[in-house]
Order: sequence, then structure tokens, then C-alpha cells
Amino acid sequence: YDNDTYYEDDVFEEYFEGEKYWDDFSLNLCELPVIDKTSEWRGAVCVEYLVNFQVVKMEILTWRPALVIYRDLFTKTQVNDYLELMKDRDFEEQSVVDEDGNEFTSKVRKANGTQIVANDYPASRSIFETVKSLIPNLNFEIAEDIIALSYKSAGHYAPHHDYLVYPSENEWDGWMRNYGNRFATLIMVFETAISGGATVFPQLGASVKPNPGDAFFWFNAMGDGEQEDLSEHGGCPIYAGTKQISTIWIRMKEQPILSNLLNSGSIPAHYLFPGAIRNTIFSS
Ligand SMILES: O=C(O)CCC(=O)C(=O)O
Ligand SMILES: [Fe+2]
Repeated sequence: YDNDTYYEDDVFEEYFEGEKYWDDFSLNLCELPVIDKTSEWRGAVCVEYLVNFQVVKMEILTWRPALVIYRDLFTKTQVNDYLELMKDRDFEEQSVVDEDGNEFTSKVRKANGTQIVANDYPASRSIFETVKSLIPNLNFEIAEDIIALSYKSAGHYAPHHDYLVYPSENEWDGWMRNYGNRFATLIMVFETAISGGATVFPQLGASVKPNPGDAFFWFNAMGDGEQEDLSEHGGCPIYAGTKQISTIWIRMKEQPILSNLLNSGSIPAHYLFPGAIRNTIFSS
């Protein structure tokens, strides 16, 4: 496969319309995981442990704030069933809402999306059950519906924060009032693009392109509930193939991690470990 064809500016500029929302540093970082070698990075740590008698394989890419990959979180059957479900759904071009509440399609993001109530279908219920059972330190009951995103060639999502910013409390929606801001993001991977389509974290110097069945996670907030500035991330441009991911945003309310924290700054990765392991490794 000749990647170089897709990097020729003249070929690519024709259909990648969002380039002005990207800087060169981030776009270059996007190309880091041409093949997924994140586990071989200097400083990356892999841990394996059992939760509910099931193996959890976790890769820590950055410790503070945490950016982690859960490998093989889902079985092949779960991935295939979920992709089947996606085929039958109506994906709509994603719009963006401006300060006045007007929706418009923007070059900031080019992707098709659909919202899925996990409980409505066996395939989505199954993946949601797995997430809840294998990542027990997070309260996934206080989460928005799943957002499925599908990117085709030239699709992208320029770097942004998931943490919501409102001009004033008057603009808060029901989610914000009742459950607080977007505490953390879990992205579940179902299909990876042939070329391009990593998720880049410019301020962490990291770029991830995990395999179908993997998921990755980070905190959008710090211990004090304010925005984690370092959580900025973007969906890198797709050069070939299709990328299918789904996002779960968990909200701040009743997150046990927040009550266990020792300080108000960036939240470190070891708070994601089961208590017994955390105590063994970090007790000295
Ligand atoms: O496409 C990606 O890799 C990132 C998606 C994303 O940032 C989002 O849905 O908020
Ligand atoms: Fe995002």
C-alpha cells in the first residue's frame, strides 16, 4: 500500500476542506501510528489484571492526565454485531451549534453520526455491559447516550475539548444542570481506516489508532472539576477506508474517582486500576 500518494498536497487538498482548522504539528503527529505501535512507545506501560474473572489489558500512554487504551475490550462477535447494527442506522452529517444555538455543518468536523440508546438493541447493550463490568471505577450509569461516528475519506474532526463551555449558567441544558460537565470520554473502536484516522492529542504529544475491539479513555476534567486543558484531541483526516468509532461521555456526578482524589490537578492513570492493585503498586 502506497501511503505517499495520499500525502501529496495537491491530491489531498482537493477534498480535505478542514485544513485551516489544523496546525502542522498536530497533522504531523497524526501520522505517527501508521501501524499501531503505541505499546512499543518509550514510557508506555502495559498492565493486565482480572475484573469479574475477565482479563483487562490496559496500556498507559500518559500517566497524568491519564490517556489509556483498553485492548481487546470487546470480542470479535461483539464488534461484528455492532457493525451490523450500524449498517441499518441512518447516519446524518454532523452539525455544530454556534453561540446563538444555530446548527450548521462546519468544516471543523466532517463525519456522519447517529445516537444510540444502549438498551435499545442487543448489540449496543452488550458492549455497554462489557464497559460497565470491565471498567468499574467509572460510573457509566451517569453517561450520555452512545454517539456512533462514521468517517469516510477526507473526514476529520479538528482538535477540540469535549468539556462543555457555556457563556453563562442560563444556557445550561438539563444534562449540565443535573449531572455536571463531561468528566471523561471513552472511545470504542469498531473499524479503522486503511490510511489516516488516528486520534491525536497535540498537548500530550500522543496519537492513537487502536484496533477494532479496543477502546481508549481520558479525563476532560481535573480533580477540581475544571477543564483539563491537556485533553485537547482531534480525529485525524482519513486518507483511505472508513473509520467507525463510538463515544461515551460520562458526566461528573457521582464519579467515585472524584471523591478518592488527593489533589485538584490532572487526574493520574492509576485511579483507573482496581483498588487492590492500586494499593500494591502505589503504597510505598
Ligand atoms: O474521531 C476521533 O478520533 C475523535 C472523536 C471526538 O473527538 C469526539 O467525538 O468528540
Ligand atoms: Fe472529542
